[in-house]
Amino acid sequence: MKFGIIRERKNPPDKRVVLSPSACLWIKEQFPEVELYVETSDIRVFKDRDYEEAGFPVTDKVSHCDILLGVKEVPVDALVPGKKYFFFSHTIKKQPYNRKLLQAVLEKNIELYDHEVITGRNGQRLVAFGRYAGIVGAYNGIRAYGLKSGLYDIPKAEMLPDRLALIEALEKTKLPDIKILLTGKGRVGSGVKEMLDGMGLKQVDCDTYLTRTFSYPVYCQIDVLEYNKRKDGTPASFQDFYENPQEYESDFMRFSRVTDLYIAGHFYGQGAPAIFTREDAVSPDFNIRVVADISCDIDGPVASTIRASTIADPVYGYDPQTGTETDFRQEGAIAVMAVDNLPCELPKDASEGFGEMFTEYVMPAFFNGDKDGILERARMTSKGHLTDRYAYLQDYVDGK
Ligand SMILES: NC(=O)c1ccc[n+]([C@@H]2O[C@H](COP(=O)([O-])OP(=O)(O)OC[C@H]3O[C@@H](n4cnc5c(N)ncnc54)[C@H](O)[C@@H]3O)[C@@H](O)[C@H]2O)c1
Repeated sequence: MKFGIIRERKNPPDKRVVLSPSACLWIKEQFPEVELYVETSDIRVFKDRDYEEAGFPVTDKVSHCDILLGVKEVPVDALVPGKKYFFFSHTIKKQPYNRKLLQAVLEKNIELYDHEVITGRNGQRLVAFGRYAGIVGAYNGIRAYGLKSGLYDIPKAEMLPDRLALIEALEKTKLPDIKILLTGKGRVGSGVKEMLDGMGLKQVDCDTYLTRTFSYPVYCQIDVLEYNKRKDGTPASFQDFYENPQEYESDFMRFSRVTDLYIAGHFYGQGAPAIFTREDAVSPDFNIRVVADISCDIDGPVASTIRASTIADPVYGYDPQTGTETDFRQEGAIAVMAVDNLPCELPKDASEGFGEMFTEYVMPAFFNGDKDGILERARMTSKGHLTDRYAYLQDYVDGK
């Protein structure tokens, strides 16, 4: 079985890759029958020579391979007909900007496996960059707090080599006695927590966070049942929240009253209440002055996220009085960090972590007859058609 690691072709350039040289070595060790080829690239975080030195051929083309592995969307004219492809296609929510891509995948008789829908039997995603978004997002949030307050200035994450260097920079930062709130306990939330713990911040529980003052910085990590409550006052549960989100309202203002920096790392489900609205943000009870919105739903549950920001220019200002963008340094403005491709700032660690997950969870499926259905569930197209699981995308493909 021949696997090809393709060159990333999207702009702005993405340095990440599905398999690092060490992941390739690990695969070769476990599955000696695998042949791995690497398409030459001068933007990838691992250089061509890193793969060559590990014993993997680097070539101009990998179109002789059966299975092609990439990270971002492959431009239509670069898709090789008849192949099996793995990449993030960003089509499962019918994203209009990728309709042509899915149409081309079908026309070219490609079997598309989307990383986003590679799941275990329980529906849990098996390969994702979320942890790295959390790691970089936490760093960027604390950096944004320094820029907003004028108290310190630390380098951009992309200027530092890896996660440990980010933690080192944070450890050297003298944070004032602020309160940091984190929503979300999934992959992103755990990545953020890893950084806050790594820099030595003290975590406190909800009640302590809401009622006590401290002579050092603290953080509190909350989930849906803390920042939402049932409208009718009856007891809430996770299952009830996921099934009946319309029965809930936000209970976030009690946190916004005491929070200085808010890091959003939750998933936002359709129909759930806004966490804070534009009206909430003008309330005298709203004290947050820096928001690091890793979840980054535009015009979504975090009202100050009116657009995504970029790695080049990561922080903008939100004026709560007018609901419009402003200079983040302006008095009264909320500084917003809403970069939507955070893992790209840490391409080496993100690629190594992703490769480990891919090697552990996906590679065995090629050799065990896909006994756990991992490939089957992720296969979006076959023989020019959408598979049953993805048939809901037919109207999108048809341009309706
Ligand atoms: N900015 C970036 O670069 C970047 C990168 C990766 C992920 N993200 C975003 O971060 C968010 C969180 O991703 P994750 O991988 O941590 O997700 P996850 O599924 O691992 O965790 C989800 C968290 O949100 C909570 N949640 C609230 N409502 C939920 C609902 N209706 N369904 C499921 N969970 C719900 C869960 O309890 C959990 O704490 C997503 O919106 C994702 O798109 C952003």
